Amino acid sequence: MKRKTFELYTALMQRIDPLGPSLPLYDSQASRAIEQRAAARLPPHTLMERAGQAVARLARAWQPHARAIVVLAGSGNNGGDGWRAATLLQRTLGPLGAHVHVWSLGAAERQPPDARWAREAATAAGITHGAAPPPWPPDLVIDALLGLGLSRPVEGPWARALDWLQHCPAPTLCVDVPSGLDADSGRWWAAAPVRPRGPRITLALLTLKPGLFTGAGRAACGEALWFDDLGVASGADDLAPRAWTTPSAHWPDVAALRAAHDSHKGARGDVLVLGGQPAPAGGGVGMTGAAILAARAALRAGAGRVWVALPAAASYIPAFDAGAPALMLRSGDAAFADALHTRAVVVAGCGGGAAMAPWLPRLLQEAPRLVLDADALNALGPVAATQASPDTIWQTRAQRGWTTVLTPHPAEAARLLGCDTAAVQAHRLHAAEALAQRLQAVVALKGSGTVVAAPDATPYVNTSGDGLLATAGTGDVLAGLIGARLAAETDGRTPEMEQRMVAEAVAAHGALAQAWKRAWPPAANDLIA
Ligand SMILES: NC(=O)C1=CN([C@@H]2O[C@H](COP(=O)(O)OP(=O)(O)OC[C@H]3O[C@@H](n4cnc5c(N)ncnc54)[C@H](O)[C@@H]3O)[C@@H](O)[C@H]2O)[C@@H](O)CC1
Ligand SMILES: Nc1ncnc2c1ncn2[C@@H]1O[C@H](COP(=O)(O)OP(=O)(O)O)[C@@H](O)[C@H]1O
Repeated sequence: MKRKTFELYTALMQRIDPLGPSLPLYDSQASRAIEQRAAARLPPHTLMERAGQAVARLARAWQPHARAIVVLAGSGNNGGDGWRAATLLQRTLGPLGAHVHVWSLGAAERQPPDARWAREAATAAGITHGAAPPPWPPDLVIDALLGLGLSRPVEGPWARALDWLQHCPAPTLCVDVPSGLDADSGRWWAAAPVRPRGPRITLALLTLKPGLFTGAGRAACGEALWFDDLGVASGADDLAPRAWTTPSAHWPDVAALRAAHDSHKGARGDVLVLGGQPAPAGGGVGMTGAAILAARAALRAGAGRVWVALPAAASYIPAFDAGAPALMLRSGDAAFADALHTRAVVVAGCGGGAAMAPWLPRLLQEAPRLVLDADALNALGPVAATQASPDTIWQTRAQRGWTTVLTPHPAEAARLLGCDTAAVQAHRLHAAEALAQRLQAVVALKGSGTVVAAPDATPYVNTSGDGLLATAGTGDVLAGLIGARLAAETDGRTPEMEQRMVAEAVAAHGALAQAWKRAWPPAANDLIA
């Protein structure tokens, strides 16, 4: 298709840019409220007509040569969108020899009014339909089985339809939400993730939902997520978004650092990384590299001075890091003796192993700006068990206006919450919020669509990054970036600013993966080389 025609077809919609500006995300409850308010002021069926048009336009823009089209339509309004798109596609492509078949599931008599209207119009227009796929192989599939309305496991004929989708090699356009995915949480209700063999894109309608961005959402949506607000600017509504996507990664700002002619290294912020157990001969498990990665990342992101304090005797401290000689290496005892932890942003835990536990009480009581990662998180449980009132320390830190950031991956979050990893992944937004509230801290729950939560605040969901980050050490890099981001801000801080700074660092971390252009995947250190 010519570029101009593509642009014409997609003019009213937006391709979501993972590095783009912050956007509001609405859960299914708010989406329904927005829909009802809009429907009340528009002529009947307007939203479904617009939805059908949007789907048909994107289908033609994306697969202009498709002539054998199957629409899987469920019994709700998601199916209604599919029926409407089928009619519009048959109308425009029929004269060109195209054939559109609707594979319809669910009882027609239980359809909501809009969907019934769309189905009746389709059957009146002579669209072929049935409770099975057509005998011919499609060259385009439109998935309009289940959208917002899914809130229970997918079984029976619905599960069989998803299984068919799974094995279908044709390009698939998912309407609003990939069928089987929970729009609010990004978990699958289908028995297994639907990972089709063919290319796949998703067109969100009316609102962007959080489940499209976190957990299984990113992978489920396929190679591109499009959005059509159906002419209803949901942002103008007074309904609170469930979350925001992360702000674009405008940090680190090299131009601003250049322009600061009156700056000096002390003004750029200090970071102290505590972690990195030495090799077994030194009494550790050999994870010095993790602390080095965090420290190099902090340096790379513009921190003025970065120290690495290792839990080892002085004789086991390397003289310097040949890859980043600007790092200052010392023992943990030396760092504490200098009271460095009270002045610098402390990034604790990366590769710290069991050595973190003895340091942790002191850090919690004395370090005003603290990022807890990996083994520092693992040590929290045992340390809390020794305290008479474990929650007091978090409240005290918050009352003093001190900064606490936690960066758990889902298994670490599960340990802290006393549940299993699957439970965290099934409710990522809730899990991050629960931890943030309990520990009065900013929490970055890592994984696809990292959630950045803070007490009594709307969370961010990160849109940048991809599967290239699924390699050891990238979490250490993130911890270092967060440390540098916090250290760069020397003026007054509010809890909102802190949450936003962590979100910016998370977005910048993901952007590193997206900027990777070589044929071979990066190791964690390559991302900050
Ligand atoms: N609210 C909005 O944002 C708008 C909604 N529209 C479309 O309408 C959709 C929402 O419509 P609905 O609320 O009717 O919801 P859905 O069409 O997603 O699903 C509801 C239907 O599916 C059935 N169902 C749910 N879970 C099932 C399961 N596990 N197995 C079998 N059947 C199951 C329900 O019993 C019901 O019949 C959106 O996703 C979108 O496609 C658009 O038309 C316009 C605006
Ligand atoms: N599939 C993925 N998509 C996006 N980000 C990912 C993915 N896998 C991992 N990441 C990111 O990579 C980092 C991994 O951190 P972590 O699990 O702590 O690893 P490590 O401890 O080895 O450094 C996190 O920032 C996480 O969000």
